[in-house]
Amino acid sequence: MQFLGKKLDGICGKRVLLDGELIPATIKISDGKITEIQRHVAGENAANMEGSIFNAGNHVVMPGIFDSHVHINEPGRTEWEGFFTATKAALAGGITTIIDMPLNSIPPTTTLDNLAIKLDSAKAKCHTDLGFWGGVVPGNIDSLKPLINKGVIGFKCFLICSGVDEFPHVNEDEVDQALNEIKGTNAVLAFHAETDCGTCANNNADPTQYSSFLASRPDEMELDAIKMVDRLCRKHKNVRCHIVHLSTAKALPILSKLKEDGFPITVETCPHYLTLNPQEISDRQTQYKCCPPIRDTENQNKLWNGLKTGVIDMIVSDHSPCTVDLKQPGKKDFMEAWGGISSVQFGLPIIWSQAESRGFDIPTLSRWMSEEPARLAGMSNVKGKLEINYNADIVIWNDEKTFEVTEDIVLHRNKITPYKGKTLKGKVLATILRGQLVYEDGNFSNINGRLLIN
Ligand SMILES: NC(=O)NC(NC(N)=O)C(=O)[O-]
Ligand SMILES: [Zn+2]
Ligand SMILES: [Zn+2]
Repeated sequence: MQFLGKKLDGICGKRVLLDGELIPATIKISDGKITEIQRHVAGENAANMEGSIFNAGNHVVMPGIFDSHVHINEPGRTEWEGFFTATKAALAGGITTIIDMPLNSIPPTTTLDNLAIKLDSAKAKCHTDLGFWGGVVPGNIDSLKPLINKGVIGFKCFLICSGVDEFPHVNEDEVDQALNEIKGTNAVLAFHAETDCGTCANNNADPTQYSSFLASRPDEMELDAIKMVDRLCRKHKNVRCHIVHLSTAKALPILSKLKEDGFPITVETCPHYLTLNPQEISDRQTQYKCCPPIRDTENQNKLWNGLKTGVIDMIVSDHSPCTVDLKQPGKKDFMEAWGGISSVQFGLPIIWSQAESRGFDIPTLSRWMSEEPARLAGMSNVKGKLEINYNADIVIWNDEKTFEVTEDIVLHRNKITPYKGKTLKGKVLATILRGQLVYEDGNFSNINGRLLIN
């Protein structure tokens, strides 16, 4: 704990991720930025350098995780989650930057005034850097440019009910207008891609069984929505579009063709779609409920393949917590329970546990979890890679060590998570935010996250 809270002059180690390879190196840091990289310098020699040099030894040194999909819910639903707890959990999980979703907080981030309220409540509470999504809802078209000018990275919209009344969904016409409005900016429109195709309601199904919920949100709902995005993306050519939390692999051919044809579409999926499956969900285990839902193993294998081929660009948490009573209502009813999974603290080990056995390496994982989300957020010139002039945002972790997820180690506000009791591989040891060692071995230093806003 020699350096906790200190601004480091450098970090060295035998496995530092540089240019897609884990190699021995020393990184020098000044004013929070990487100023020099010495390759093939063994950690032992570098440890003799002057100043505060953190020696990571054999542990992995890579860019801090960048999570572009987190629902912090403050202000308004702070009992669900908050800036302090969400970012603290994130930091312990090796995340150095989070982008907050526009909904579930009250007010939602759909106007400049509402963003101001959010910024005010986030002040001095963030352990990580924090950027913001805006939202597109019916009637807020005039707010989009002002929000972009203030620095939101883009907008999320829903094509089906969002689950909260104050964030209504939009129709194809409204999306069309929004895409017109943001044309010529670098903002991205992100789609919750499910539509209500009217094929799925079965009021007789047993709501305590996961299969009833799954049957109520079939692949077709996602497919139908992604066909709409395909039409709009082709129409608006140069406007960036993004699919959040892709669950159905059936949409991969459409998305692959859009990319092949050169349209600026990006796609994310989440740890739960890649690692959990319906067979493990017993009756009433509503901690597994999310929208779109977790599908079967064959679908999951195809999602991994989508990552391999590059149709899916990135993995982000979609951490969307709520209070215990809403997540596990009295009857433990899947239809009533809040849809959203809590996992922001554990993304790296959840993914590493599976990625390694599927033959993926650490540089690939870092591309999915740091480089690509930073690019989505328009921050690929300062975050997501270890390069000169980049932020010294770094995670140091042990890729061999396993641990069990128990409630006492969960740092987000409400501890319900489907990962409870699971053994994961990959333990975060330390996190460095703009050159400062802010987390080490369960200990935190001062709060030093920045609000990424103009
Ligand atoms: N209102 C929400 O937070 N919804 C979220 N819920 C999920 N994914 O179950 C989401 O991202 O759509
Ligand atoms: Zn969504
Ligand atoms: Zn979400």
